Amino acid sequence: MENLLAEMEQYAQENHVPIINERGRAAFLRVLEECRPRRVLEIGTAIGYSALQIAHHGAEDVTITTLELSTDRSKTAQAYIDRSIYAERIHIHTGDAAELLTSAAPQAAPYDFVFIDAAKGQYLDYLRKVEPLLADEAVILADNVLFRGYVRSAEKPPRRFRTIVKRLREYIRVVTETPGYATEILENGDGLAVTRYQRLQKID
Ligand SMILES: C[S@@+](CC[C@H](N)C(=O)[O-])C[C@H]1O[C@@H](n2cnc3c(N)ncnc32)[C@H](O)[C@@H]1O
Repeated sequence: MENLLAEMEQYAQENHVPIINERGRAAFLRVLEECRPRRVLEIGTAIGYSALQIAHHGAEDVTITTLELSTDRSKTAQAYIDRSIYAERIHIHTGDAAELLTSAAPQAAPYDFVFIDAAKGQYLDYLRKVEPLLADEAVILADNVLFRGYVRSAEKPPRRFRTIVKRLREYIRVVTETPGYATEILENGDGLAVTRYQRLQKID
């Protein structure tokens, strides 16, 4: 497994595939080991690196549903995953996550762990679609929430990043202020939001 992961890290570097970066990785693995998830939803497979890390550090019977827009990347991911012992446990769906979250993803719900790592401007939309698919208690990780430092900086971001930065700030606000959500932002790497979710009981 370690050799396969190392090979994938090298592939990602050579082919400019943005897998969870080295500085964020330790925090990511720490959270995984703490939670040991069983039913996982990942948004943004890339080449399958984080899916394999989740499988490796999750519960013994972990299953992972992972969504990827790019056909090429999802083929590469499938080829790597097929070389691992987790091939039966990881299911890739290819297409736009915004659509797959209401078509393919509900089939394996409820999820006790969600890793959001796709289009940075869509995190809040993903969260709204993910919420009905969550177990009563779940952990939601969102990568890159500090986006190159712009999200917490008082300085105006370059024009091309303004919408992303505004939307990431909104994502952080929602997961921080909504009842039932408790969030810690880890500053490792590009910023990892760790949200602990607890479904609120309805009062009749
Ligand atoms: C940062 S990479 C994921 C890295 C992966 N989670 C890892 O750490 O190994 C983001 C991925 O999200 C995919 N993506 C972007 N927009 C998407 C969308 N609308 N639906 C599904 N996947 C999308 C990209 O093609 C890219 O492969």
